[in-house]
Amino acid sequence: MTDTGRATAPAAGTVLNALATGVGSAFAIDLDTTATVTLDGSDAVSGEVAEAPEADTRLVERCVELVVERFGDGGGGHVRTESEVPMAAGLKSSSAAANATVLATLDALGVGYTDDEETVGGSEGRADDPTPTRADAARIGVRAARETGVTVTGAFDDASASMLGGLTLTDNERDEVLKRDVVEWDVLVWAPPEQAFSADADVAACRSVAPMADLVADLTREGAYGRAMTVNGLAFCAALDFPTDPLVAAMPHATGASLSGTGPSFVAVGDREALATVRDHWDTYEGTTWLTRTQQAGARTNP
Ligand SMILES: Nc1ncnc2c1ncn2[C@@H]1O[C@H](COP(=O)(O)OP(=O)(O)O)[C@@H](O)[C@H]1O
Ligand SMILES: O=C(O)C1=C[C@@H](OP(=O)(O)O)[C@@H](O)[C@H](O)C1
Repeated sequence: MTDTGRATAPAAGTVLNALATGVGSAFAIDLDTTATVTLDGSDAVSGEVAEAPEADTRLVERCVELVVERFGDGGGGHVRTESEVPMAAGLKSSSAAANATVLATLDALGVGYTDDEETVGGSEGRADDPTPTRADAARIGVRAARETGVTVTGAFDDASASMLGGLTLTDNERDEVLKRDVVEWDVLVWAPPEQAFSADADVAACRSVAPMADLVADLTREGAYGRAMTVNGLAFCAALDFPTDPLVAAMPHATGASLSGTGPSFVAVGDREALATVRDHWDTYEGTTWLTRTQQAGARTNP
């Protein structure tokens, strides 16, 4: 007998990169990854990325294993992802894929999840937990990311933004949500044609800009998200050797602009007309630019 489940999770952009201090902040954007999980009782889990047959599927396979070990009978199956999110571009393809896979596996097992607001604390739960919260489900994906080496801090900032929607500020050492907010923004994205895997990032250089990361965290707590993003962008472009020209071009127009994650993508937020002006400049660079919106619903199972 086989059981199939499907779920979708959004990508995200960065307010604060967590590689400096372990505290990070991100916001969900309207760009999706969908996972289809089929459980067939076999011995192993296999994986497939629709757009990239050569891609590393260990993250999503481990997500299926962890969910089946905790909520099912430990059997295997197959996971296939279909994604609009460019991989290793700084737009949280890994968090979107992990979240979609965890929820799709729960769906295949017939286990639901609760939307309980959970802002402080939490754990990956116990074997006898009947129903996980969405934050718990995100923590399972974070655990899989740590175990398969695709992350530095676990990236609970990105995982929680993608899972819960809106903006989150998190402590990635404790996998705790410190703040959540609804942010209704237009978002401009520039994705250059390169990749930058987070696991390869220069962590020592990121730690050097910790005083600026503390300032960005303070601004985020106060709700000054635009300025927080721009300070983050300046600090991490300097640390990771990305150009600051996209930020300088955005600053007169956008509410905020930053390198997203460990790059190479940039994101700017603000008024749609102002972002169109920024887009004219970013369009002169190689790669793809597009206008999108923040996303509030987060990850969800598909009927
Ligand atoms: N659609 C997908 N399906 C399966 N795994 C994915 C998918 N997208 C990303 N990943 C995993 O995430 C890794 C990239 O993660 P990372 O370097 O953190 O980039 P990003 O900033 O896009 O999350 C890939 O090597 C792969 O293991
Ligand atoms: O691996 C990690 O711990 C992180 C990777 C970065 O994101 P990307 O994966 O988008 O580069 C960063 O923004 C995040 O705060 C933490």
